[in-house]
Formats: sequence, C-alpha cells, structure tokens
Amino acid sequence: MEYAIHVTNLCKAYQDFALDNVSFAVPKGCIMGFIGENGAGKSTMIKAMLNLVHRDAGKVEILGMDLDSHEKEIKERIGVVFDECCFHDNLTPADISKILGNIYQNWDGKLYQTYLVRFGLGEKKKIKEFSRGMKMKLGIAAALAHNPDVLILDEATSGLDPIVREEILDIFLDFIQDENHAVLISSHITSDLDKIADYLTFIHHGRVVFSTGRDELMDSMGVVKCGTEDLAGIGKDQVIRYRKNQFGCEVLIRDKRIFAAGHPGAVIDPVTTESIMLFYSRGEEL
Ligand SMILES: Nc1ncnc2c1ncn2[C@@H]1O[C@H](COP(=O)(O)OP(=O)(O)OP(=O)(O)O)[C@@H](O)[C@H]1O
Repeated sequence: MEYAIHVTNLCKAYQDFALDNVSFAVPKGCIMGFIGENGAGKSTMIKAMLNLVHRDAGKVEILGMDLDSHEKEIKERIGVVFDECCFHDNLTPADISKILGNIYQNWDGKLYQTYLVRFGLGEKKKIKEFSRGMKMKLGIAAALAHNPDVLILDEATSGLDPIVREEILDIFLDFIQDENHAVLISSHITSDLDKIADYLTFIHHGRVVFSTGRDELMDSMGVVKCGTEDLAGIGKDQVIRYRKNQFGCEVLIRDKRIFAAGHPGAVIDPVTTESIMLFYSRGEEL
C-alpha cells in the first residue's frame, strides 16, 4: 500500500504533556479522521509533522519524502488549514492570491477565484470584516488553490454551518477521487467523519489508542446494554470498555459476531465514532 502520510514513533514533550511514540499512516486515495478529546495532542501532532514545532524523535514521510530532507518540496505539495485564520486582518482575498502566487509554483488564481465565488467570499473585502466561518472558507480555498496532493486540516470545519460543511466535505470527497491524493482531518464533529473518513486515528493523552479502517471498526464493534451483574459473563476479552448508567451499563464489544454466537438473541447496537470516543475516554476497563 502506498502511503501519502507515514508518521513513525513521533515524540514531543512539553512540560505537562507528551506525544508518546505516535505512529499512523494515511494511504493514498483516503481520508483519515484524527479524533481525540480536547488536549489529547492532535494539534501538537499536526504541528510536529509539519515541522512547525520541534520533534524530539520520530520520522515523518509525506508523499514518500522524508520531511527533514525534503521539507520545501513537501510544503509545495500539501495544503494546510488550521482552526485559526493565519492571514493578516488588513489583507483581502485578492491580496492573498498575489502573496501565495509568489510562494507556490502551482498557484492557480482562477481556481482560487472559483472557490471564492463558490464560498460567497468577496475578493476586495478585508479579512477583519469576515466572520469566523468566512475565514475558515478562505483558508480552505487558499489551501486547495495550489493544487496540493495532500490536505491537512486541523479543526478546519469547526466554524462552518451544516450546509457549508456538507459542501466542504463533498469537496474533500472529490479531492480524493484522484488516487494520489489524501486528506488528514482532525475534527470534533464526529458526524462529519462518519460521512467521509476511511480511516480513524484516535489519540488519547498523547498516545494512539487505535489507527484503523472506519468500516472495520463499525463492522466489528457493537454496544450491548446489560445489568452490572452481567458484565463478568460477557468475558474480559470481549469488553473494550463499559459505562455505568442509572439502568445498568453499556458495553463496547470488541467483536459483535463472536459476542452474538455466545449470546444468541442479544441486541447489539451499532457504534458511531462519537460513541467509540466516549467509551475510550469515559468508560472503564473490566
Ligand atoms: N507550546 C506549548 N507549550 C506547552 N504545552 C503545550 C504547548 N502547545 C500545546 N501544549 C499542551 O499540549 C497538550 C495537547 O494540546 P493540543 O493543542 O495538541 O491538543 P488537541 O488535541 O489539539 O486539543 P483541542 O481538541 O482542544 O484542540 C495540551 O496539554 C496543551 O496544553
């Protein structure tokens, strides 16, 4: 399998937080959703894999190139959007086109204008007059307009209304129709990831809990409701996490086929990205 992004054993320590040997890979033609609660380390991970913060250890390869030896080539071929607008308030979208046109060899002014029109962004309006959502859309238009092969987005859809978000998600889905393209997107809007992500990487307290195909997760895991006294009967190897509530508990099951074979007639509910996150973050191990 060819990877668009391949991160191996990345470590980064701050005084009160550390990314601990984070590894994951995004295959070409795929969208990877990066999930985890506030402070889990998603932004630090994204900054470290772009050399925006210093890495203590680990290897980052993007489009088959090592970040340390090919940073300039890599940056030419990736589009990055953060949750905060990185353009100066006094600039207009037209100014940004001039600036980025001088930076990126592949800058496509016409494509940029197409996105501005599509997103309803006036070319001459100053960024300080933009709403948060408009700034996010501008960042996405700018990231796409130099024809990148890889998009890296950190909470880039968080300020957008559901209609624009759906439009942006469609753009990402179109983008990966080219099998050489890939998207890494961190988001708290897990329903968006349920719509577009092929893979999910879940990071918790700076460590990767899982990094795997979304379908694989949805096909294997399930949720079972039972009494607390029934937990032991399910078997430790099948219980990933459980959460107590006023009626008993909910259990995240590792493999619903194995569980169903051992518990004929049991009701097994499907999982969502959000429910998996909640079990891992708030649930208990047996
Ligand atoms: N420059 C810094 N110096 C010290 N600690 C930092 C710095 N940047 C981030 N951290 C710490 O690293 C941890 C992870 O932060 P990070 O922003 O990567 O999390 P996140 O998963 O992106 O969170 P959120 O979903 O809230 O954006 C936090 O404890 C944060 O305080």
